[in-house]
Parts: sequence; structure tokens; C-alpha cells
Amino acid sequence: ENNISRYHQEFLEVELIGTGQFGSVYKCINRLDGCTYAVKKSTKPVAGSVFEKNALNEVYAHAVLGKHQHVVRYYSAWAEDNHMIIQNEYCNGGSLGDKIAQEALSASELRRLMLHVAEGLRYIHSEGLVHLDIKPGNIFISKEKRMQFNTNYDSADDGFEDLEDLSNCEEELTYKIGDLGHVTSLANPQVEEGDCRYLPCEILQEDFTHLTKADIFALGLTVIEAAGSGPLPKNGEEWHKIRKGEIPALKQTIQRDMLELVKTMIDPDPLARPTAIQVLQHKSLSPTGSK
Ligand SMILES: Cn1cc(CCO)c2c3c(c(-c4ccccc4Cl)cc21)C(=O)NC3=O
Repeated sequence: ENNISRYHQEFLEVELIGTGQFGSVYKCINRLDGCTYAVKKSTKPVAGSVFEKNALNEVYAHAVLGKHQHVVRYYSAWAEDNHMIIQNEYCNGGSLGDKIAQEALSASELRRLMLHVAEGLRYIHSEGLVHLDIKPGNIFISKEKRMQFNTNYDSADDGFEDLEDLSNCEEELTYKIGDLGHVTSLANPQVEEGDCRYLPCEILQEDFTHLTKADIFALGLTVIEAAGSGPLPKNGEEWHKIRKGEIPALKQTIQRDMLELVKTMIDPDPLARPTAIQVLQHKSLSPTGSK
């Protein structure tokens, strides 16, 4: 059999960027196109197991969810020497989980987060799919530096200084939904519960009649955590208080209209929660309505 590893043939492994029960993720450079990718290696699931179904789910979901600026892009997947390997777009800004472990997002960053992820969910839901594991650790950040070249060229320097001086460079952050391992179809849902910290009650009670609203609920709690609620509870009194619609104390004072929106997103009744389109139309996200 072909015992040369496609992984080592096609990629230069730069560094390990994540490990978990899911496997290990490496930052890699493709030797052919010179681009950087995130490559996840996981032990090949036993044929017929739920792990294999999940692994295939992830690849099918990526294949359906082609190119969208708020969904991490998929390039290839293959099996080799008892491993499953998936090659995805590399997001160079870390995960939202990493970012909020440092500090809460500002009001304008919270709006950008809500907009980008709601846009990604609108796309996923429009394709008849649901994510079912929306949380800070599965939202990745891409930072591209946009240079504003100053027109008043200062002849004194040779033009290289302003390239080093990135102060005139505004950081454009893009939030992208990643880890499609729990994605399932609305038509024929095979629900694998996501992280219980972001799970709404109805899913726990195996009511799968409004699955898109489970993603909306998880996005609401993700924004709450990004606003500095601190780590969310996995169970117990605090967990139940949130499922009754109570918002925990936040470090970042978020605007009243954003708070209102988040309150509806974590409503105990899935029908009371907005759709992704209604989130995008909310006054707290329109450029003018942020008073
Ligand atoms: C732990 N970790 C860190 C990163 C880099 C963030 O700056 C990362 C990425 C991915 C993934 C990933 C998640 C789930 C499935 C497959 C992959 Cl490659 C995991 C990642 C992914 O698909 N794209 C990433 O950038």
C-alpha cells in the first residue's frame, strides 16, 4: 500500500495550534501553493461508529457550505495511516475563546461579532443545515492588515519606515464559524449535542423542532461571554437561571438595544428567539441605530 504520507508530502508542519479529544490541529504551509492552512489530524474513527458519522458529517457540511466569508473554508480531507485529516482555511487571529480569555470585547467589537456570526448562521440555515456547537472556541478570527498609505509622502524617509510603522494600519477583524463536527440537516436531524454551556433546554429535552433557534441561543450566550460574563456554567443553579432567560452580570456595559436583542436570543421559548435574518435587521446592528 502507499505508505508515503500525503500529509508530509504536501505540507510543511509549522506548529501545533490546538489539541483536544477531537485530535490535533497544526498550522501548515502547503509545499505546492505556499499558503498556510489549519490541518486537523484525528484518529480514524471505527467504521460504523458515531465518531465516523461525525467525521463524515463535518466533511459533508464543509462540502455543502462552500465559500462564505463567515464560515471557515474547507479545502480537502483524506485518510492515511489510521488518521482522518482535514485541511481548512487558517485564521491567523486565534479563536474568540482565546481572545475573551484576555479581555472582554468593546461595544463595537460585540456588534461586529454579532453581525459576522449571524451572517454565517443565516447562510448555514439557508442551506438547510444547523451548526449545533456555536461557542467562542469554535469562532475563529482572521486579521488582515489594511494599509492606508498616507498621500503626503515624506521624502525624508525612503518609504520603508511607514511599512514598519503599522500605526496607520487599521486592523480589520473577520469572525468565522468553524468546527462543523456537529452540523446536521434540518430535514433529517441526527443531533449530537454541542457544549452544554451553550445548549438551550429544549435540546436537552430532545425537542428538535426548532433547531435553528438552538444556534441563535448559543450565539446569544457567546455574545454574553464576549461581553465579560466570565465562564458560563455547565450545570446547576446558575445554568438554570440562564435558561429562565436571566442574563449574568457583565463586565462590559453593553448598549441597551444590544442587551434587549441578546435577551430575546436566549428566551426559554425557541419561537420567541429571532431568526438569523431578524438578528441582522435589529436596530442595535444597523450603523445608525446604535444610539
Ligand atoms: C485549535 N485551532 C486553532 C486554530 C487557528 C486559530 O487562529 C484553528 C483553526 C481551525 C480548527 C479546526 C476546528 C475543527 C475542525 C478542523 C479544524 Cl482545522 C482549529 C483551530 C480551522 O478550521 N481553521 C483554523 O484557523
